[in-house]
Amino acid sequence: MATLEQLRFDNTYARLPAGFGARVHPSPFPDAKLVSVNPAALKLLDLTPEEAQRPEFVAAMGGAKPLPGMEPFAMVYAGHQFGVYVPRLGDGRALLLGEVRDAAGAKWDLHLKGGGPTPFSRGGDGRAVLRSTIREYLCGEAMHGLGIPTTRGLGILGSQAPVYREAVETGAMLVRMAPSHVRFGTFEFFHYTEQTEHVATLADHVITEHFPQLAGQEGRYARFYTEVVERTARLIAQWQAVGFAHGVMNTDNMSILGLTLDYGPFGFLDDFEPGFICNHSDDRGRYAFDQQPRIGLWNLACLGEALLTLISEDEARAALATYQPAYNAHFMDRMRAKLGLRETRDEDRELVSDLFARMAEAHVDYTRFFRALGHFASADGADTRPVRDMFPAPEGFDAWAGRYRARLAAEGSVDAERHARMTRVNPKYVLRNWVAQEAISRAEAGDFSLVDRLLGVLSDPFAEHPDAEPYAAAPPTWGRHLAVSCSS
Ligand SMILES: Nc1ncnc2c1ncn2[C@@H]1O[C@H](COP(=O)(O)OP(=O)(O)OP(=O)(O)O)[C@@H](O)[C@H]1O
Ligand SMILES: [Mg+2]
Repeated sequence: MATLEQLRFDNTYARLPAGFGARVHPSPFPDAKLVSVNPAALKLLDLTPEEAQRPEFVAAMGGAKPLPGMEPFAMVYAGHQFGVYVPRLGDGRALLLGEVRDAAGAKWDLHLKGGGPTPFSRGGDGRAVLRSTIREYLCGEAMHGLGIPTTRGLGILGSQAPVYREAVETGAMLVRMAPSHVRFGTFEFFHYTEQTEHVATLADHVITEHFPQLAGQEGRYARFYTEVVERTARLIAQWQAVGFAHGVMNTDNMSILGLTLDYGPFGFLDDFEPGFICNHSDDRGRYAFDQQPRIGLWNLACLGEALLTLISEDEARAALATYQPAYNAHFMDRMRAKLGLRETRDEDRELVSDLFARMAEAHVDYTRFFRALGHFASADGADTRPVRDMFPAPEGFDAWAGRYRARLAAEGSVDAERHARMTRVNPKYVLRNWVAQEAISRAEAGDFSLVDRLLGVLSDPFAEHPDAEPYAAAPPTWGRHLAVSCSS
């Protein structure tokens, strides 16, 4: 266990040649205070919970008094936003405080989101509002709890400082952690500004730090790209299986490590709705739920383009060609697990697509359906309530249930054992928009207890949490189809 002062900083990114970003001074909130801290993330840094309660913690993380070894740095990047290339974005409101190397040698970016203007702010205020900070903080932990690669929140620093969006809101800062914040768009920036040597420097940096088995190897860039294709395919398969819509899959929000990055207007499905658009500003549905696998491929093609000074077109094409099969395989693995199937059979794809069609038609709650399906009694003629009751016209479900029953019988499935397995993969809790909204409303009134409670529940989403039962419910009327804007 370490104290704050004992954190070991190894700022590999800030030491790259000039051109990768800018040294910056964060702009602290004078009244910053720690309003929530994530014990699991503290542990990753070997910090005890007491360290977070010291005034030095807020001062260091909030930018007022950096720790020895911190070198606040804003990273430059570009990106395709809604299909359009924007040549220069960069950390306009986030910045890398420093990179912590833990005792085991693992490296953690400490990233401050909402830390004030940087040279990349493009006229923005460099701030983040409390509302979006809470959403990102909770969802990072929810995804981690679901076993999906993601950035993590270390804590939220609150303030009464006004931040002007559509309405006046209060500002907040999120201290975020990830092994790296390099994005597809970081490569695009150097490629399109024709800084070819920096494309190679960046690729070698990422390889050395995160794909060390490829370092110095012949053909490493093509293998690196292939690995990013694989990780992205797996990530998006995980999103689809859990019913997560990211909302802003611009290439500047695509992590080179295949992490879920930048929680903005995201949403988990309530009712199963394939074309669900969670981002209020996405009027054409480019980032609709069912478009995500296709957009993942599109974004990878952008990355491939940006690597063409390091790999050949044939290599890029060959790597990209692995996306769809990898995605399909990962997705079907996850769906089989959700259905409690152990064997792989040809008819599985159809079993899944038939189910989805019926769920969409009946507007069935996605998370609740799979959780309940664990209890499905598979004997011939058995009573299939309560799953059946989720369908307003249960005949549709009965037809599918017949196929499912036959499929289970074919592999000799045993209900009790299947139920136990399904409970471990079908979460009871996801961060529903209406639940996030409750936590936000209370926090805006000064009460962060629900934020803390949800953090605990969501980090263990497969368990029963009797005191949090209401948060596993489908949305109440006010919480259906909450519009979430990009403004954050
Ligand atoms: N309030 C703001 N002030 C300055 N720049 C901003 C602001 N909001 C967004 N930006 C910049 O606009 C671009 C797109 O924003 P986006 O919402 O995707 O990222 P972000 O949420 O700020 O950060 P990240 O991707 O690190 O989670 C980024 O370059 C971001 O830094
Ligand atoms: Mg972003």
